[in-house]
Amino acid sequence: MNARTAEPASGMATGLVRIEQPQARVEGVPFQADWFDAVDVNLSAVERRTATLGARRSVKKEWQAAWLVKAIQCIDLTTLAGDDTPGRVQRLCAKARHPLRDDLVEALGLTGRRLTTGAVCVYPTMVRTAVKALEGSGIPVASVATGFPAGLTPLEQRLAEIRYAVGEGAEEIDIVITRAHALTGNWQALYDEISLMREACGNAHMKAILATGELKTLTNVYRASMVAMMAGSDFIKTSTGMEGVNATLPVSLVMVRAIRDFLERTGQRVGFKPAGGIRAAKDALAWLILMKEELGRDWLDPDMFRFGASALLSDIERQLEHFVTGRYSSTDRHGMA
Ligand SMILES: O=C[C@H](O)COP(=O)(O)O
Repeated sequence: MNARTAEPASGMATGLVRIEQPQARVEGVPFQADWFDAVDVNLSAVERRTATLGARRSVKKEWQAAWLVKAIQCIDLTTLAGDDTPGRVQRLCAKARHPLRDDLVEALGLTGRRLTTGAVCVYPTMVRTAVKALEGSGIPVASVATGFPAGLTPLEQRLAEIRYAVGEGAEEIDIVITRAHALTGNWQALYDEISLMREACGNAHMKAILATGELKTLTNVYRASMVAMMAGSDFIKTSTGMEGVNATLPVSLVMVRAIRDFLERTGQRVGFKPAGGIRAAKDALAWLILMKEELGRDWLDPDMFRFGASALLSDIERQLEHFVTGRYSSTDRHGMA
């Protein structure tokens, strides 16, 4: 198997190609309410479209293994817990550098290839530890900021938190939006706030977490997506992992359609990060299929697509072990941190 292209060992093309050029920053555009005002998302049409994704188009055997390797490369391996310690973050970073056991790497024909997760995602005070633990690996550290997960601290403090995380070495910042702006239809305020956050990020790439589980309607999800992109978000992200409902396929479909619309209007390519509750390898496959069908193969690359997940890698490793050996091991053999 070729880890760069995610082709099976046979060399048959899967259509999963890694882009070599780093993704250019999203510039954003001035606020324009008429780009989303008239949009009204049809819930049942969205549900019909997403219902087929996991079932109808499942990928099998070596193709599945290749897609799962691709999924690993797109994981923001995450720990966001009150009891995080430097030791836990260091262990997570070791896993990010070396996500699969050596015997599996060898059996998959990946020996000597670079295989890491897309990033490691932590709280701001853990950034320095993660940066040190990942030194020389080329794996970026992503930090949540802006009063994650609720985002209800004063704006100046939220902006200062971004600057702190960037100063500690974070190359990616996952901000949370003020849900109240979306819930009250104050889209201009949302745009202004995200623009300030984008500015505070400096050269760090910014992912805007919409906390879709708290936005009430898919129409709000579409509008918030569009506003976040107008304000210069490099990625839009579904959830913090702490809402009652986190990443779902219907919400993701609405967000990727917004990304498509924004691309058509501006020529700017925005990445997508579903996050929260994605724990099973088969779910990862459904999301990869969604990306390929809706946005094309350019969005099957860590520059344009990430899973925000703390436990997904364990199940992927377990499924790859099954692919290689024909047996399932217990989940505790694939610990994270
Ligand atoms: O951004 C990432 C999420 O917080 C991870 O959520 P999870 O622990 O449900 O995978």
